[in-house]
Order: sequence, then C-alpha cells, then structure tokens
Amino acid sequence: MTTTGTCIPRRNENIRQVLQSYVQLTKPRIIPLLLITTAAAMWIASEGSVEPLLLAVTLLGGTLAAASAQTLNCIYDRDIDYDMQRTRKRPIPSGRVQPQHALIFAIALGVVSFVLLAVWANLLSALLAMAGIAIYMLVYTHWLKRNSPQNIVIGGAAGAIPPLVGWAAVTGDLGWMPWLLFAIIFVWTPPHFWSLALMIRDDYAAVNVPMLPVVAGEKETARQIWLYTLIVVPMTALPIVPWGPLGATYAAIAGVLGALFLQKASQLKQAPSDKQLARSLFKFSILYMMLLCTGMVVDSLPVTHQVTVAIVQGLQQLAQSLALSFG
Ligand code: HEM
Ligand SMILES: CC(C)=CCC/C(C)=C/CC/C(C)=C/COP(=O)(O)OP(=O)(O)O
Repeated sequence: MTTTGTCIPRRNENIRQVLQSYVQLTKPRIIPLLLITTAAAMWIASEGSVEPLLLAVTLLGGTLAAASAQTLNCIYDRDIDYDMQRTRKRPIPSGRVQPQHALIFAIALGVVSFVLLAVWANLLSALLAMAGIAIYMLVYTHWLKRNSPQNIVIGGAAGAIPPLVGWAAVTGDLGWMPWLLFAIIFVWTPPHFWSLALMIRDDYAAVNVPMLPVVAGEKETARQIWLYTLIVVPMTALPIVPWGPLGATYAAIAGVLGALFLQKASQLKQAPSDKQLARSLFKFSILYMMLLCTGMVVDSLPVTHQVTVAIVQGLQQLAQSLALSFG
C-alpha cells in the first residue's frame, strides 16, 4: 500500500488529529498564565536566582496537573459542554475522544505530575498540585458550578494554587508571601471570570448554570466586579517594602496596572450591558495578571536591585550637590 503513497500521510494525519484532540482536552490556552504565576512565586522565593532545572520540572509538573484537572472537567461537564455553543466542538461532546480514554489520560497526567514534583521538587509541592486538581474538580466543577452563583468565588481557590506550588518547590514550606499571592489571584478571579460571563450569559442560562450574570443580572455583576477590583488593587501593594520583598520596579508596574484595572471596571459599572467593555475588561484581566507577575520577576532579579540602588545613590548625590550649591 505504501507504493501508492497515500496510506502513510493519511495515518500521520489521523495521529495528528488524535493528538490535537487530547491537547484540546487540557484547555491549553489557559495553562501559560497559570505557569507565569508559578514562576513569579519561584523567582520571589529564590530572591531572583531560581535553579533552572527546578524551574523546568516545577513548570512541567504544574502543566501536567492543570492539564489533568481540565481533562477531568471536560469529562464531567460533557453534557453541558454539548449544549453550549462555545464548548460544543470540544473533543468529548463532538465524539472525537471517548470519556473512558480521557479518564485514563487525566489519571496518567496526574500521576506523572505528582511523581515529577515529589521526586525532583518536594512532596509539599506535589501535594499542593494534587489539591489544585481536587478543589477544581470537587469544589468547583462538582459541588458549586451548577449550584451556586458563588461557584467561581469559592472554586477560584483552585486557580490560585499554582503560586503555592512554585513557592513550595523552592523553599519546601509556605510563609505569608505565597499566601498573599494566592489571595491576589483568588480576588482577581471574579473580575476575570464574570467579565467573560457577562458576554456569554445566554450560553450558561441555556444549560441552567447559575453564573452571577444569569442569576443576579448585568448591573449587579458589574457592581461586584467593581468591588473585587477595589479589593485586589490595594492588595497588590502589600508585597512592596516595608511589608514585603518587592521594590520600586514592581511598585511602578502594579500602580499603573491597578489604575487601568480600576478604570476599566468602573467603566463597566457605569454601562453593565456594554459587551465591548466586558470583553475589554476580560482581556485586560489576563494582561494584568501576566504583567503583574512579570513585574514580580523583574523586580526580584539581582540586576534590578543593583540598578535601583545605583539610581537612588545618584539621586542622593544630586540632592546633596544641589543643597550645597544653594546652601
Ligand atoms: C475558577 C476560576 C476560573 C474560571 C471559572 C475561569 C474561567 C475561564 C473561562 C470559561 C475562560 C474561557 C475559556 C474558553 O473560551 O475556552 C477563561 C479564559 C482564560 N482564563 Fe480563566 N478562569 C478561572 C481562573 C483562571 C486563572 C486562575 C487563570 C490564570 C492565572 C486563568 C487564565 C485564563 C486565560 C489566560 C484565559 C484565556 C484563554 C484564551 O486565550 O482563550 N483563569 N477562563
Ligand atoms: C494546581 C492546579 C492543578 C491548578 C489547576 C487550576 C485550574 C485548572 C484552573 C483553571 C480555572 C479555569 C480556567 C476554569 C474554567 O472554568 P470552566 O471549567 O467552568 O470553563 P468552561 O465553561 O470553559 O468549561
């Protein structure tokens, strides 16, 4: 058959499609931001010089744990995913992957993640990653998603676990700083998700998932988005000296980002039915978390510290010479 030259390409094409379906089960577009929050925690915990191998192993373990969690969610939610426009083409509702095969895949991902983290990082980071899967599946997907408009507030704890994994991988324990990172992501999640939910409210209403915009309406959702934004922005100041380990570079980045986040949330509060504003806030929430974490990494680098010290010393000298010439 190979002499016809048609079978091998077709087989390769099939393998490619199967692989693509399994990758889609893991909702891969969400994972990079989860990893950025993990990496930020690792950089702060190691004061700017994280061991490359530990970083790689922890990010791989985190990727596999998140992929396992998302695959389990795709299995559990296959009924509503079939009924929703946005999710109908996912691998299970569209019949491309059998739920039993997806389950084996999810378990394999979870086991490899646990072993990787437990052996090459430490047991605490491995257990935290497993706790992330358990909270996402049991608390969010099974218990709250279909039963309470507070589903993503409480269930959001799962998405806030990655920085705990990163911190634990570096230090072997958890102080207040990783819990502060957890809290920042926890409080950031409602503005992130509800701005999206405002755009796809009808999808959730059609399958009776009580997301806040379905249950309480656009005005109340926009009001609560505003309140959570009002809480999260000042919280991002707490990692700054004298309270925390971060300095001027992070403070400047967090300040600008916070002002923009507040501005966008306030605009949405004034026009809760405006889908463009909701879309803009959703997209910005992702950029916000990405840049905030990047700011944490940049601020933690020793070179940033050296540059900041040099600038401060330069300013002091300038002030002294000005004082001398005017005094
Ligand atoms: C319970 C908490 C959360 C819920 C319910 C939630 C929900 C969602 C949903 C439904 C989407 C749209 C996905 C799609 O179109 O298939 C989305 C997108 C996204 N989420 Fe979240 N999210 C949560 C927490 C997080 C966290 C903690 C992060 C990372 C720190 C995150 C990062 C993202 C990113 C990067 C996207 C955009 C993906 C794209 O480019 O399409 N989410 N989220
Ligand atoms: C440490 C560790 C393993 C953490 C994992 C946490 C995790 C997987 C967070 C993702 C949260 C998320 C994107 C939920 C999507 O909601 P949904 O499933 O209701 O979205 P849908 O409507 O698109 O199905």
